[in-house]
Amino acid sequence: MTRIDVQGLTKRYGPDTVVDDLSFTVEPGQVTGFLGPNGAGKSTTMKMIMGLAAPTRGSVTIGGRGYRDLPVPLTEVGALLDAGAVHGSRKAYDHLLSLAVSNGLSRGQVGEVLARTGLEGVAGKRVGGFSLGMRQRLGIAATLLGDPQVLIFDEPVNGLDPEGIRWIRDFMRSLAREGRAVLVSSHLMSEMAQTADHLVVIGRGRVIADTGMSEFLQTNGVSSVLVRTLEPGAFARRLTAAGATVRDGRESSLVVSGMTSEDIGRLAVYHGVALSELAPQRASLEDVFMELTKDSLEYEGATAA
Ligand SMILES: Nc1ncnc2c1ncn2[C@@H]1O[C@H](COP(=O)(O)OP(=O)(O)OP(=O)(O)O)[C@@H](O)[C@H]1O
Repeated sequence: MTRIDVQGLTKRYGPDTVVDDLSFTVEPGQVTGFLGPNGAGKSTTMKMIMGLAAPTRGSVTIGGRGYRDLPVPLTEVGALLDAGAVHGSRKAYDHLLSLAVSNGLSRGQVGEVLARTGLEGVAGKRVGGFSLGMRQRLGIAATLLGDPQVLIFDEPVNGLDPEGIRWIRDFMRSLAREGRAVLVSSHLMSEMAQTADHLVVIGRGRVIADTGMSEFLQTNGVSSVLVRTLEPGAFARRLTAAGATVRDGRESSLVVSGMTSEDIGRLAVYHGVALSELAPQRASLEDVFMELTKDSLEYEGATAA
């Protein structure tokens, strides 16, 4: 089982510290979402994992070794950092074949990855005529040529239509189910919520959160419960007495926090109060993400201004 281990990773460009003492691991058998606003340092981190940028300090290992020490890197780690980086005049099959040959991999792998990414029918077509979604599939096919245990994708769904997004999401999940370690970056929380098992959130090059996805949703997702009853005043007093915080919602509903919907339901039964509505209110994930990263966004805004 191969994992990525990032330890105290730091990258400076001149006076700017773009990645700042970053430590996290990417475990096998799951999709790790790497989330942060634009400019947070995601791409720079991924480049350092792939040996394309040198850390100022700290280290990255893949299965215990640095990228440059891997004997045949493509068989250990596949990365899609920029799907546009293919000659438009090349045919899909030829592009993959040249990658396979130059890395000492078998030709048979080309057919296999074309089939796996649903590109068999266009293998003989020039990449220049490919849609963005097909280019992404081709980029993913290339990452799989060496059948690596570790996969890295930088913003793979950017610009794709809903069908393309869904395909990529399902594909990432199937790679993780096979026991591979999958690291995928995004600046969209909603996207990660449907794809990732684990979440590493960064802002201004630093880790803001490093947590299981379900844990993250539990802590940050549900902020209150909407309750509707014919006796709001009386039930509000019961709720307050039981330790909840209650405020008036729209159309004489109650907005309750500090108590789960199950406990509110039980309290209503205990006191014989009829409820016509009992609905957990999920703060939008995008709101949670904005809240988490607002310091780095303010910084970004100030820079842009
Ligand atoms: N080669 C470089 N020289 C100088 N600054 C750089 C270089 N590469 C990146 N940066 C700066 O580092 C910061 C982080 O960039 P990076 O691309 O890693 O962020 P990101 O989180 O991937 O964001 P995005 O999604 O916008 O690409 C940005 O402010 C960027 O301008």
